[in-house]
Amino acid sequence: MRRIPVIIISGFLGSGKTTLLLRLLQEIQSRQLQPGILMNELGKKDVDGFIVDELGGASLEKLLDGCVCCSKKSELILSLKLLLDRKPDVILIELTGVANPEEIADAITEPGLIRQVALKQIVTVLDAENALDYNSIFSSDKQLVQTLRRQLEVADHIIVNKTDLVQAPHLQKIQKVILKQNERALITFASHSLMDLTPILLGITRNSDITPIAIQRFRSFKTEPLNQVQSTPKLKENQDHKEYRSFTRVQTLTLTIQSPTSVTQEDVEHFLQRWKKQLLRAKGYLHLSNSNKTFLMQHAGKRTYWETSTYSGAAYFVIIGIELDIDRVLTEWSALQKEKTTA
Ligand SMILES: Nc1nc2c(ncn2[C@@H]2O[C@H](COP(=O)(O)OP(=O)(O)OP(=O)(O)O)[C@@H](O)[C@H]2O)c(=O)[nH]1
Repeated sequence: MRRIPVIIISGFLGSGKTTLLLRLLQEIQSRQLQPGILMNELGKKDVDGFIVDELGGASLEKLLDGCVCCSKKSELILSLKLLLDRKPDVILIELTGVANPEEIADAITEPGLIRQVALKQIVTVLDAENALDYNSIFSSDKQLVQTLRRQLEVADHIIVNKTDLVQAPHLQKIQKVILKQNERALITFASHSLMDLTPILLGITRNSDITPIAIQRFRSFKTEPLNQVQSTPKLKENQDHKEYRSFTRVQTLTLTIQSPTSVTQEDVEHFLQRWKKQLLRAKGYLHLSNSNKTFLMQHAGKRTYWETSTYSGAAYFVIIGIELDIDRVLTEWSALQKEKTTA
């Protein structure tokens, strides 16, 4: 039986995984191949899924509100089976930023899948501007530090992305750090994941039957899962607060925005700045007062990006942080909205 190649895309929050996924998707489609995509998000909201849906043409399965490497393992297997029913030529799995890719590699060797899929490559995307700071920023969360290390150690291909934001000596430092942890991986430097995709897609054709990568280098997770979810009790409900979960010590919450609003882009950016020490990522769709357009807001690595979007649903944004004072975030967001509504 032919085994469908699987490519795992890992990397910390905001490093550029979805950007790479979109590039791969376009390249795969231009080769007249059928991609199957599995996206996993920490929050309940599906910001990236909408971006991929917009591009169209791919079978897409989404796993929200949890990390496939721990709480969602059985759902991962089910989602892969659903994708396989649609006979893709290749499956791309984009993990959450706090997932350990070797656990997914482990999951796809389950008896129900091993004859149908073969792991072709683990690609890890690094944010060149911030990657060297992770150890100090996350010193209080050993589990996260270890996960980020494993993302590098088990990668077959490491893409040092966001090279537009740093100078050459900084890139050399990153390369040194990578080589200390993984001498085997191919290293590519890229901006906006613009790069030759051949090494990732090599050998993938309509009828490709690839040799899976050796999995001996992975640890076994059958008895002792590394990324066990710390099940944190739900906080009290609040009108601006729809969810709260913790993976390692990373927290996610969704903030809604009332419509019509007089909240501006600057207000949102100032609001995010208040939590800059704890904030890892923010993203969502916002209709703002000074424009009749909808914007995709992406805060990654201390920078906030805005772009127009065709999203037409209710406005919201997801905040991902570490040691966030959730109650304060919620209270201050409510206060900002009230102030803007009455102003
Ligand atoms: N300056 C710069 N920005 C980039 C680059 N690559 C991606 N971005 C931006 O960084 C933000 C995050 O990129 P994504 O591709 O969504 O990152 P991600 O790893 O999928 O994020 P999560 O799924 O939330 O972990 C987006 O606003 C991108 O447009 C790059 O090379 N340079």
